[in-house]
Amino acid sequence: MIPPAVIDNAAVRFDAVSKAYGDAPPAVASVTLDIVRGSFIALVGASGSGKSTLLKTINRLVDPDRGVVSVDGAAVTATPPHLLRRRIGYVFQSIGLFPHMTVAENIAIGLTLERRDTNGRVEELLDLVGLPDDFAVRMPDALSGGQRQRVGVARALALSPGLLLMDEPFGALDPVTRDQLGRAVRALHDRLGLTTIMVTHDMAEALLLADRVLVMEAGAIVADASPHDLLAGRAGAIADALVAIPREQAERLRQLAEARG
Ligand SMILES: Nc1ncnc2c1ncn2[C@@H]1O[C@H](COP(=O)(O)OP(=O)(O)OP(=O)(O)O)[C@@H](O)[C@H]1O
Repeated sequence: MIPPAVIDNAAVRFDAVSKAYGDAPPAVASVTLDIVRGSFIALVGASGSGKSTLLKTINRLVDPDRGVVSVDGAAVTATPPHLLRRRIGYVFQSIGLFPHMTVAENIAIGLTLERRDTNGRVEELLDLVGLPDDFAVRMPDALSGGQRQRVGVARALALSPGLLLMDEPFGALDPVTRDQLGRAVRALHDRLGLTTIMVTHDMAEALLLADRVLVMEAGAIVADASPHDLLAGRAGAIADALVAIPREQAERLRQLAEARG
């Protein structure tokens, strides 16, 4: 087998990274891969396959038992976690907005902790995620799920990180909002030149948004391919089975439309 190529402009590198919780089989089993700066990566796989654990080794919410995770060429363990996390945006399904703080205070929390000027920045970030300025004074419970998730994205981008990690960011949203927000995040990724890694259960979402799709099973990366190669059936049996689901749904809808027409 050809060894993985060393990529000079890797934003993230996993080198033989493993993690087990207690005596359970490893949640992540010797993962080695490079993520090129500027790419949009989708990490897909069945529930429990290790996606979140692998993602969290990047911002040190989880420390591996073995192996090294590097960001921009430096091992993540070389930087104290709170400093590392300032360079890495993180969005997760339950968002974690502080309910007693306004939208503006929630977005600015990282800036405030850094004693940076928040003037104008909150409006800029609201604009970036497509929310009107007057949302700044609202409380989180006065927002829809999709609007809350946009605030979560704004907060994650407040310190202008180069790297954005998203863990099932749209999992709790209705399909229309999910689709809109997915496109909005992809547009932001392109506009800001981010490196984005998104965990999702949804292969259709992965194929539509990502440049590269990684499929996990039992802690290992079992497929690593572009959406084009996945759709062409060139990424192996496990990936094929995941791609078959949205494909069969699309086909059934087409047949239904023809039958009714
Ligand atoms: N904090 C923890 N303590 C113990 N076991 C854990 C912990 N976090 C995850 N696990 C276990 O590790 C394995 C991988 O979990 P992980 O959350 O990484 O998978 P996942 O692919 O992200 O799953 P899902 O799609 O359901 O979120 C699972 O068996 C899970 O039960």
